[in-house]
Amino acid sequence: MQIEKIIVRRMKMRMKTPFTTSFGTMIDKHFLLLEAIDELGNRGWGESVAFDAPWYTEETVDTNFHIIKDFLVPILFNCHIEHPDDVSERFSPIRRNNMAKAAVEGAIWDAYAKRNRMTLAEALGGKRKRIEVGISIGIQGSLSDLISIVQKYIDEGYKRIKVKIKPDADIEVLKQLRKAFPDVPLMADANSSYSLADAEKLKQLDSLDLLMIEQPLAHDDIIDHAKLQKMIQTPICLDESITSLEDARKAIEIGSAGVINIKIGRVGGLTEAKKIHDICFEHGIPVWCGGMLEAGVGRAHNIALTTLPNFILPGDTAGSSRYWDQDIIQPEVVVEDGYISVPTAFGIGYEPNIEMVEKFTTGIWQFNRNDFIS
Ligand SMILES: O=C(O)CCC(=O)C1=CC=C[C@@H](O)[C@@H]1C(=O)O
Ligand SMILES: [Mg+2]
Repeated sequence: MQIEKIIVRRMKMRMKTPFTTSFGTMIDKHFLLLEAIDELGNRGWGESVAFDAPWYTEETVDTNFHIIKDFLVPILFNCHIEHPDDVSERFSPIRRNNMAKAAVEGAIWDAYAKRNRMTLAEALGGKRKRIEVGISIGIQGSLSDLISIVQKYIDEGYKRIKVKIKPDADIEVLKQLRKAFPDVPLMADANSSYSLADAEKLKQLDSLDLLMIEQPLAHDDIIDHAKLQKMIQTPICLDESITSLEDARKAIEIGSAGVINIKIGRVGGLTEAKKIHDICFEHGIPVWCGGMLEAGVGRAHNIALTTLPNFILPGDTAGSSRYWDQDIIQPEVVVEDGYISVPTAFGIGYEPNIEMVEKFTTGIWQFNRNDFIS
């Protein structure tokens, strides 16, 4: 398989409701949308999940653009690909920049699956026909707003509720939520806002029957998480700390996590995501698929990944209508009774809605192999 052309679009989409975390509020989602076209004309789509500011990881939309244009595209045009697994190998001389790599690799996985007339889920080895999903709720203005929004999503069928916590809004909020929803599978994401000095406070979570606490400690830590996991019963789920198979191996070895959240962009692509899935499976660590407020293309990749067997816990892959008035794919992603049906069309299984893609495009760049071969 030879990639002949890459099209990169810079996109801006207004979120239906702003998403607030301890870092700030996102009103518009900025991202890159990629198309990779092979020598037979198969078109694969990928989405970069980096945000416009480096608060979740060090990458941004603009650093992704720089890395893709100046490093990844030239590498790609100068190599032959037998299988998408080759891509991460070719990109390995470039340190980190995982979201940039994942966006390109994702487009190639889609083109590869289409070329071989299979779904992306099949290409990855996934078997599930539908995936169970939960929802991640941003920080709300008041407890009553939070309770009513949780109720709304439970009514829509979501199987698991994730809320954000931070040091000045945590135990009491969760206690009230637990009181309002005694039986709901509930978890909290701290996005690294605590340190080991908060262990006594975090122990209080144990009485709330949470599914897990996500990334309580530093974004690049596994040592303190292992210490904390010995002090609390609530399973720790690592998100930011796991950027590669090696990170997962070490975290499992020292007992830093009972659960791992796999985000394709954070770990550098579907090939690495699958490897992390596999090592977790071998060690009895359940995984789930995290979200980055993706538009339809990124969401489709998450759905395909979630068909693998160790995605036991509901992920953050909600329906398109939770984020957008209109998504960039057709049909849109729909959640029914807490499940998304895995699409059966080849590749990512959803068609880009070109009218919407064009509507949200703020810049477009085209790279042709002929201009790059050395
Ligand atoms: O895509 C979704 O719906 C999940 C969004 C979500 O919870 C997150 C996205 C990005 C950064 C964080 O705020 C958070 C997370 O850490 O998982
Ligand atoms: Mg998280």
